[in-house]
Amino acid sequence: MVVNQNLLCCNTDCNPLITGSMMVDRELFVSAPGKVILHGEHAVVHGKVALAVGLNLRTFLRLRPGKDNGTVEINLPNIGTKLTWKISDLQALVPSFHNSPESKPLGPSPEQLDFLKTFAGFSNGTTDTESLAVLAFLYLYLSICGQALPSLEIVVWSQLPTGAGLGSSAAYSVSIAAALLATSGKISIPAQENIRWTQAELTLINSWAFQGEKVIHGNPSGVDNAVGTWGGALRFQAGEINPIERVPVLEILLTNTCVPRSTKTLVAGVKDKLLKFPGIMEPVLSSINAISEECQRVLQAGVEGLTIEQYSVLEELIDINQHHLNVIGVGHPSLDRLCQATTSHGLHSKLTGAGGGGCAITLLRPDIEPSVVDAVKQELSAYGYQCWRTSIGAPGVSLHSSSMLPEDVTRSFNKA
Ligand SMILES: Nc1ncnc2c1ncn2[C@@H]1O[C@H](COP(=O)(O)OP(=O)(O)OP(=O)(O)O)[C@@H](O)[C@H]1O
Ligand SMILES: C[C@@](O)(CCO)CC(=O)[O-]
Ligand SMILES: [Mg+2]
Repeated sequence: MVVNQNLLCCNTDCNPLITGSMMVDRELFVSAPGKVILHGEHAVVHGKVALAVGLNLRTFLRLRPGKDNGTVEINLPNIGTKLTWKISDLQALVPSFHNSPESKPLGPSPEQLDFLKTFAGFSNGTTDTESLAVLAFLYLYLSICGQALPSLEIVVWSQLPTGAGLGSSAAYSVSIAAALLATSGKISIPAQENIRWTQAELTLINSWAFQGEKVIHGNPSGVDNAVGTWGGALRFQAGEINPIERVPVLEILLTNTCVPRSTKTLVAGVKDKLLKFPGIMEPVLSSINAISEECQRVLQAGVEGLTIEQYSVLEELIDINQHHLNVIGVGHPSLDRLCQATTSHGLHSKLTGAGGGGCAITLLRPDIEPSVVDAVKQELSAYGYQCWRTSIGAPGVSLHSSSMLPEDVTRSFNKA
């Protein structure tokens, strides 16, 4: 399957279990996974290939009809935000936002964003965590539901660290887009948890989530929202999404340096460098592209299980790419420390996502002694980093019933 994220699919092959109504009168639970970029971060913004996989840490959303039928409430416990607006006030904004159902989702214009900032009381130029999350929500709500604004109460809670390179913004945008499209009748509400949305519906969710990412990132490539939507393993280039059907099992150590950073700022920094030194930076991005190609070739040659030689190639690719990412200006001393610590135990690491702090991945060969992993984890924890051992590839955006939600999610929703 090849999908172009810029194409909007109409609701023609929707699941027959569609409710058809503009509003649901029951709770809706949606989740979307975070992602790990194996190779190609930043280069993918400039048309190069990225390889990315779904992560088994997810963002969960609960949507309920509004309490008094006249308000919209957004509750974001991860960042301590809870805001309520009157539908009658929001209604006045609709003419500036609503796209007809047949039209392509349009990216947010600077005027629309200024308009929303003023409405929400954020001063122009603010790019903090709360304002970006709220603006992305309002943008999607007004654009998707503009025909008939529903009264809603939404809670979004995530297992993902926010702003750490694991695609939290994309998982946030994907789950909001899916819930709003479902509640406004633009995609189906499958009656059972194990029934997935159709390809056309996923394409629609993805294209709206991409607009949400634009609010948060400025100039996203679209790779993060594609993984949030489809999950699994993807090859992504210039908006073209190619699922990689079979990938060998890969174990990684995922480490959060806990150094905060903004994807938007880092992406803008790379663009500046590229404009300033095109002859120097373009070959580096081309080399990152070649790394992604080589990594895909090795993974596909090793679907039945990678050989030791293939693992060695993957490790070398990780090392080379980490150097390239430093060259394009998205490294950080916390990441250097991490790479040095893992190298001293014979392991290979690179940053993942936008860099500048945030998260890194360390490849774990199957023959690695558990004591080595323990020693590495201990050393990294001593720096104040958080580590998880995980395997990659997780399902994309999903609908849940309340009884099937993980315990930590139910607890967080009950507290919210
Ligand atoms: N659970 C959440 N609740 C509220 N806002 C969120 C949540 N998850 C993400 N966000 C929004 O996304 C922003 C983080 O996005 P950013 O792109 O900088 O980091 P990331 O997506 O975690 O990393 P990367 O893009 O490198 O993978 C936050 O500042 C916030 O606005
Ligand atoms: C840094 C970047 O390449 C990945 C962020 O997860 C940005 C993007 O692709 O939009
Ligand atoms: Mg992001």
